[in-house]
Amino acid sequence: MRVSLIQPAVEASESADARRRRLAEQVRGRSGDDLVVLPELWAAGAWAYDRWDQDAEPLDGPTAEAMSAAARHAGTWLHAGSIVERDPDGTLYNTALLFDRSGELRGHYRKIHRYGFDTGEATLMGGGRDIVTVPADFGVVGLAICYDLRFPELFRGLVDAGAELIAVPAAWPAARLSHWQLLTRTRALEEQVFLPACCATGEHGGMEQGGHSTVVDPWGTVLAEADRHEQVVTADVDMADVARIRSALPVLRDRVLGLAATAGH
Ligand SMILES: NC(=O)CCC(=O)C(=O)O
Repeated sequence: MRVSLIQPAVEASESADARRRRLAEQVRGRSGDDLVVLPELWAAGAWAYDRWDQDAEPLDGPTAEAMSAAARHAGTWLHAGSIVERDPDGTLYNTALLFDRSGELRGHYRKIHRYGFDTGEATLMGGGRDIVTVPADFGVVGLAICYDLRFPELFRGLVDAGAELIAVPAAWPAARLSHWQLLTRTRALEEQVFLPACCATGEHGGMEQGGHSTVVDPWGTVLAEADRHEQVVTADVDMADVARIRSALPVLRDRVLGLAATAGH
C-alpha cells in the first residue's frame, strides 16, 4: 500500500479557510494513495493560541466537510490531521479525524497529553480519555498526536487494542528535531508498527515548526523523510511486515506483566 504525508507550511499570513482550500486540493490529487496523513491543527495553527477560539469547529465543521469530500474524490483513507474541536459544552479539544475512501468519518481521537506545562494547550483545551483504533481495509490504525509521542504507555495501549499502524500528526518545534527523529523511530520499533508521522513546517505564533515528516517501519527503519520545506513524502509499505517482524522478534509476546516493585534496603 502507498502512504503519503502532506507537509504544509502553516503560517499566520494564510487564513484557515485559504489553507483548507489549498490542502483539500492537494488531497484531491492523491488518487493512487491508500492513506494520506496531514499534520496537527493545520487549519487554525498549532501555536496560534489567540486564533483557536475563533477557528474552533464542531466535528462535522468546515474542515471535516472539505476533507471528507477530498478523501472521497481521491478514493483514499485520509487522516486529516487534527482540528480545534468545540464540544457542544464549549470545551475545546485537539481532535484527530480519520476518513475512509468513501469520505465517511470512521474515527476521531481527542489528544490525551496536552502540551504546554500549565500554559497554552494544557490550559486552553480539555484532554481526551479514550484510546482509539480504527479497522481499515489495510490493517488496524491507531491514533495519537504530537506530544503523545513522549508517552510510551499510550502506544502500548494502542498495540494492545490491535494497532498495526499508528498515525501521528504533529506541529513539532524545529528546536527539538532530534527528539522528533528519535521518538518516531523508537515508538515504531518498540511497538513493531508502521508509524507515519506528519509534521507542519513554517513559522507562526513565534514557533518554527520542524517539518521532517517521516514514515518508519516496524523494524525502526526510516522509509521516507522530508526536509524542512513544504512537500509530500510517499512510502510503499507492506502491512504483512508487522506480523513477520512480530513473529521473528517476539518482544510483544515476551512481555512480563504485573511485576511488583520492591524497595531496596
Ligand atoms: N504540539 C505539541 O504537542 C508539541 C510537542 C512538543 O513540542 C514536544 O513534545 O517537544
